[in-house]
Amino acid sequence: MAFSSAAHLHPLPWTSLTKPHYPSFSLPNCTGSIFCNRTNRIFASLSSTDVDQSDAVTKDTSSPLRELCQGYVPDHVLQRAEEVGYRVPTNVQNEALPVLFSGRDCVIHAQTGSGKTLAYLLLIFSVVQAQRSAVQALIVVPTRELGMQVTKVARLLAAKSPDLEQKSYTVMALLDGGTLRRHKSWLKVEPPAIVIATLRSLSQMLDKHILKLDTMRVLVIDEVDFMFNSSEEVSSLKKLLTIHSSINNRQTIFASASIPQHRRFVYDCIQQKWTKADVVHVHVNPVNPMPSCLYHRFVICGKRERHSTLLHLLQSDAPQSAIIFVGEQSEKSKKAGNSPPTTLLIEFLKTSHKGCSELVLLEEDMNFNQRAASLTDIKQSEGYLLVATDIAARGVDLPETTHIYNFDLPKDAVNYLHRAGRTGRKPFSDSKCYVTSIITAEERFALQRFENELFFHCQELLF
Ligand SMILES: Nc1ncnc2c1ncn2[C@@H]1O[C@H](COP(=O)(O)OP(=O)(O)OP(=O)(O)O)[C@@H](O)[C@H]1O
Repeated sequence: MAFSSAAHLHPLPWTSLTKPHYPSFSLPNCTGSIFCNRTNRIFASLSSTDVDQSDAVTKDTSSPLRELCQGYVPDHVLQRAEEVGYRVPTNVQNEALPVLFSGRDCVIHAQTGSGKTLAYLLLIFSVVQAQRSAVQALIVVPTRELGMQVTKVARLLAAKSPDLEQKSYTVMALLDGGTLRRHKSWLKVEPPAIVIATLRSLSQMLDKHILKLDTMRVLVIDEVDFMFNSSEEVSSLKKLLTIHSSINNRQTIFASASIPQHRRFVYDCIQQKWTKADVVHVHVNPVNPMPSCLYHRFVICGKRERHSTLLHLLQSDAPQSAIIFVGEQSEKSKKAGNSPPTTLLIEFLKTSHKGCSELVLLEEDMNFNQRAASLTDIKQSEGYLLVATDIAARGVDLPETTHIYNFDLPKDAVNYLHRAGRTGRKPFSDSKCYVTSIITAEERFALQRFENELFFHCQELLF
């Protein structure tokens, strides 16, 4: 088994316990024996009564994903999944779905772009009833962008086939920047079956008693480590997990590609009663936390040469679609009235770069409409160069991206992993994707530390 190598670097935002305790092979209150398999899964063994096999009688083997879900997920949802192109389960879906269908709480911990979203959505479709007008599943996401993406996939799967009489699943996106007035009346008149929400919008609805969670059967917290690390969100998150709903009435799923000190996190989940005691940690490919199709490179240059180095890289790589990550502007620079580094870079590329890809900007300081417009531009373009801050580092799924450039080095290994994970997002493709960091000689040490923590090798490019 491999455990988080970044353990010493990260505080434990999810716990207020002062005495660390690391359970080895027995978790307190767990039922059954604990064992690990090749995916480094830690779980209490399932007894035959844990999994309801009564429904799984007819097997249509037309696709392996259907075979895995047959008897749990309604046929028309599986049909939609196949139409969208989901026919073969990814590793994480293979590992997590049997656990999820057994009713266990679960921490899904797997590489970026490995298909965690589809895994928890299929569970939700196996549980919620379309004809019931009540909130039965809640997915909490950190950003509007990720929320829009999850909503899109949920609605694709929920879409009613024209020859089916039955009511379709209703999916509500309750996201920051949306018009909450319309949502209020929707929630009052006919509550949707599935709600996808950012914590701030969700808290508003809960505090005003417009949204009630007493009928909720599945609670998903996506990008869980990010949520617990956000000082603005953590108290609302803990309130949601402990006060607004009871663990006994819901199945709780946490998902992320990075869960620092994951064993401690699982322990705290049980101690704090965020999950039931037999929660399962599905950890796929722990020794290779980034997709293996990623090829990591770095270029050393002086601080003032970064623009010309990036230009050189863009000319030699000629990427059709790439993301260029730029660090956030410091408060000091903002106060001095300087232009943000993202804007300066876009201006530079507009005048110097001769490629035909569309130049697009995505950063926190843009309003929600501008952010949505940027993502629409990307999706409609033949190729793009997205200049972005770390707002684009989590959850954004742009499968056409083949190159990532770290114009500024990310602040830690977890951020490197999520930035790098914006490429290599075609689960069954062999194509190589590139992550290139432009660094100064002094930053080589920091990059080396990321390599050690994330078990990858970065090759130097010499111009
Ligand atoms: N079974 C499947 N077959 C084909 N494509 C899939 C399958 N499952 C997921 N995908 C595709 O893989 C891509 C990544 O999936 P997803 O966004 O769920 O990854 P993730 O694990 O949540 O990544 P991240 O941690 O970066 O958010 C998406 O474009 C999705 O459509």
